Amino acid sequence: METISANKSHHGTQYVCSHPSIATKTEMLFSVFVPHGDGPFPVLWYLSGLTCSHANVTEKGEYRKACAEHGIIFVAPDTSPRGESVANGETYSMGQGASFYIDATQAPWKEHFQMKSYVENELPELVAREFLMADTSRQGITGHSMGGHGALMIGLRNPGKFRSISAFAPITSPMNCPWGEAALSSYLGGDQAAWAEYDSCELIKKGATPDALLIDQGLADEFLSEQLKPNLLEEACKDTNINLRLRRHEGYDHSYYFISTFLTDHIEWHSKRLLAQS
Ligand SMILES: N[C@@H](CCC(=O)N[C@@H](CSC=O)C(=O)NCC(=O)O)C(=O)O
Repeated sequence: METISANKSHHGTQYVCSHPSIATKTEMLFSVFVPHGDGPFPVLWYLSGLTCSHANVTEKGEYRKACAEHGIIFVAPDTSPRGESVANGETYSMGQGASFYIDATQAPWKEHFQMKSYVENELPELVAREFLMADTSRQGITGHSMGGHGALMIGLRNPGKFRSISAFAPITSPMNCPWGEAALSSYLGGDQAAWAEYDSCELIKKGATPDALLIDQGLADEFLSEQLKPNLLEEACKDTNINLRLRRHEGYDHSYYFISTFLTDHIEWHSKRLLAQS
């Protein structure tokens, strides 16, 4: 691993790092905020949305003060493999910057687009090795939009790894929205059973039972009714008695102005669960 930058901020250090990934077979960038002190500190993962890299939340998320106060390490991976030799799509919702956190099975994507494995296994193992104050036995996961889908999906699939799950304006059911349908059919082919393994509502219907979920959604979000559909998650959780706290906020859109307003609430929510004695 190479440290690209390290900046002292809010009684911690904000790092940007790079490493050669085995899963994606590319060089991958990620950012990590580490509170000062010996730890051990639990880890909160933040998965970003379409068109983003690690940089969007790092520069606009305003999470460092709360993470330093609560003693939480905050890691933001990139949203896909990148590079000239990596397949790409023709729109911003396919290809580089738009992995949907899937392990692709179809050409030309499967060579590098193995982001589920990268986020579930490879990057947590690297963080545990390189940041000795990180306690990866206590991890939470959150994210925005496509990254909100990623956080819900990876969190629901891995209850033993992620103790707490939240999201901002997530794509709740990629099988039932234009962005998701295009991505799932390209990355996984036509088999709807394979799609369902990456659909949070389907995972809940099939028996995933998180202790609780926290979702924030702006009501002035331009993607709300066509792509995000929080009502689908609401119905799935109601049918299965999952404790969903879905907060709808008048006037907030899809931007980082919205995310940065409520990210401190999410850090507090995760901190209660990650710092609790188990
Ligand atoms: N108008 C944007 C469209 C892409 C966009 O809105 N991306 C969102 C995530 S959408 C769902 O995954 C985002 O977070 N953008 C980055 C930001 O810093 O706001 C475009 O054309 O780029």
